[in-house]
Amino acid sequence: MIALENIQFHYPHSSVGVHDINLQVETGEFLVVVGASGSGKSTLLQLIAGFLTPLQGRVLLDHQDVTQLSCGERGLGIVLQDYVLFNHMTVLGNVAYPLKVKGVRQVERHRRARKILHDVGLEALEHYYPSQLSGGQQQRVAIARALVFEPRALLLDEPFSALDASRRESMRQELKHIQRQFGVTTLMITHDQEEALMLGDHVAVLEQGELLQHSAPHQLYTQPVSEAVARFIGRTNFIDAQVINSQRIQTADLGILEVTPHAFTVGQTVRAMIRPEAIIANPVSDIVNRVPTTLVERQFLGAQQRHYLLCGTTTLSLESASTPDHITHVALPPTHIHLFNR
Ligand SMILES: Nc1ncnc2c1ncn2[C@@H]1O[C@H](COP(=O)(O)OP(=O)(O)OP(=O)(O)O)[C@@H](O)[C@H]1O
Repeated sequence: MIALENIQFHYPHSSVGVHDINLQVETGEFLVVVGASGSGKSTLLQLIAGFLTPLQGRVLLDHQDVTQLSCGERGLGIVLQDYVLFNHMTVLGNVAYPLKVKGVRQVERHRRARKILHDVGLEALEHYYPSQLSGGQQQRVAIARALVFEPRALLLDEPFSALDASRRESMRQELKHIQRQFGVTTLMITHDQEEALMLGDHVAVLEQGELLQHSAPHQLYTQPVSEAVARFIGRTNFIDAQVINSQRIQTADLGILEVTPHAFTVGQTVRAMIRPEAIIANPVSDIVNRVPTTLVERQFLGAQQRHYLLCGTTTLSLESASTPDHITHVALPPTHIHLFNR
């Protein structure tokens, strides 16, 4: 288990860092921390790894306070962006290296390295050198090396950034499989929200050093707690509106919309959000929140089509698997409309 308690850190002569972070990764859980470039992801990872020390707060591993321990004393497996394999060592030598540092005898360290290479499907490559491996294979070696000494937790810093798109996709699946197989508590950082949703049991969204939301992927997508999270995770339509009462809002171009009961005050200006796939094309005539529209553009996305629709001066994007020739009306189901402060 990894626990961060009230972690505060900023770089010298700067206010930039991470602010009052409280976060827990349960034993065996896969947590992905996602955020834009400069949001503080690497800083957070380095605080957990022990490369940086927080100015306030505590880092706990399995309930032990490790805040003042060095990286080597924390017993963590770490995989960085550029893997840093030793080019003069074979795959077996690379994977066995952490055990050598710990003083494990050669016969035993090779036995354990071979076991882990077998577990990650690399046993046939043990005599290869890193330069003879593909990017994906090198990444698997780096993961095997991080796991060989049975770390208390695994930390991964953008591990797929050096891979091309197709290899990244297969490595994601492979990492998820390895993580489940070993049951190792894992924290990974990435700027890629699709990767975060796909891999994480939970996902934490970081912005300007602050934790905006920490939820299961589905909840993050369907119930973002703020406009910032909704903008960062997935595609979204935003519509400005004014609250009429606890179940209705007034919009400029879509008229009055029914919404689920909320606690905003009457007259308050809010921002309504609805995901593109939640909007219904050509709904039956007696449905709530039915609005006339004009189709202005259609984009082919493979399994889905994206339609750009004009309602007055408001453009909505609608995604669906079907491709109607004409879209004359859309419906915005109240349960899919979320309201945020403006
Ligand atoms: N050594 C440093 N000294 C001063 N400021 C730093 C230092 N390292 C990072 N920063 C600043 O801290 C902020 C957070 O950086 P960090 O590297 O943690 O972000 P990130 O989310 O990992 O970004 P990226 O995805 O681009 O790697 C940035 O504004 C960065 O410029």
